[in-house]
Amino acid sequence: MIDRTGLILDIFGARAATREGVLQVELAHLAYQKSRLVRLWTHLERQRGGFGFLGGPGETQMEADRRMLSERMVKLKKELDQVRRTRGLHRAARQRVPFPVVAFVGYTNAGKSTLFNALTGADVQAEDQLFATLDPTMRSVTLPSGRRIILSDTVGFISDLPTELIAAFRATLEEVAEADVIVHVRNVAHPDSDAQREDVIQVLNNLVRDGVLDETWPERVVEVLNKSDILGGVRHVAHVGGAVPVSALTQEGLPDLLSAIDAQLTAHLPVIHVKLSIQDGAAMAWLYEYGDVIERTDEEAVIRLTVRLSDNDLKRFERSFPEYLTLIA
Ligand SMILES: Nc1nc2c(ncn2[C@@H]2O[C@H](COP(=O)(O)OP(=O)(O)OP(=O)(O)O)[C@@H](O)[C@H]2O)c(=O)[nH]1
Ligand SMILES: [Mg+2]
Repeated sequence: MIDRTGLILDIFGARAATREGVLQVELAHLAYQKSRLVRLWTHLERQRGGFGFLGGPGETQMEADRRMLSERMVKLKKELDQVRRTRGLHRAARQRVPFPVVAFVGYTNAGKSTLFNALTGADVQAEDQLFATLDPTMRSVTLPSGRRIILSDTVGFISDLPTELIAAFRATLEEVAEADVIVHVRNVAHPDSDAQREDVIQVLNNLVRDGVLDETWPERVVEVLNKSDILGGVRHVAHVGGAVPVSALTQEGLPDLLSAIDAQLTAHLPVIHVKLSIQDGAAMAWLYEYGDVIERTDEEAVIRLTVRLSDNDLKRFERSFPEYLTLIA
């Protein structure tokens, strides 16, 4: 007898591409077997009309089976810890390079990997199969503003993810939690598109509940309506609230998507007000070079600038020009 969880685990097992993915799937498999073992033995006991396990003939065999599974799980967890530590080091190294991370999320088969490939020129496995991607994959991309970002492709979500599998998604979820922008890729041509959207939002909200994801995540989302080509092109796709219709296949709408990511990234950067005198050429030149000057007012001997800066550039400005008291808007 094979149920939904078992089936999904089998698909996962066949797809896992990295050491971590393989270990996670095997661990989930063992946890699943262990839970079924108890049910199986309980069932046999009932059939025999026995009362519980105590003293029953199945007791030793079941306990032996469970112990074997537990020992294997302990070994796997150790190995997984080791792999994760290494990955943590990689991530720490990446964080020293101050590129914002943009993570793709979305229902399985929505076209995340296809879109990722179209934007990065990479060759991530994209297939018309569920769970084609089981591990996050990263690439650097330059946005229209010249800002560089790291794009992260992830495994797709599905409805009612079995609890055994939540842990198997940990790697992907951690990437999403740390992302500066979350790009929610939707298959706008799917008949259940709206329900799929709700499912993805539900999964993310569960992460908030579990303390993995910050509750402000909706402020960091760019919604993408992929597969617009099936509906006749982006012009034919109704979109509200800043959602960006695209086709990863024909590449229509991709420049708009990059601009939307750009805008989302800068939307949360600090905005400062600086008051300069006309002699302060160096400070002014610096702000024009490293920041986005949003507004400027010239009075007689005073220039007021409203500037958007990255956190790092703001610190650099304050270090280089400590005499200017800046007001953060
Ligand atoms: N018509 C059309 N098909 C697309 C488009 N984008 C992706 N597809 C197809 O949709 C299928 C799934 O694409 P993937 O990129 O593997 O989907 P995914 O979201 O990465 O799936 P998982 O990794 O399983 O979560 C493939 O057959 C793609 O060719 C698109 O814009 N238009
Ligand atoms: Mg994929």
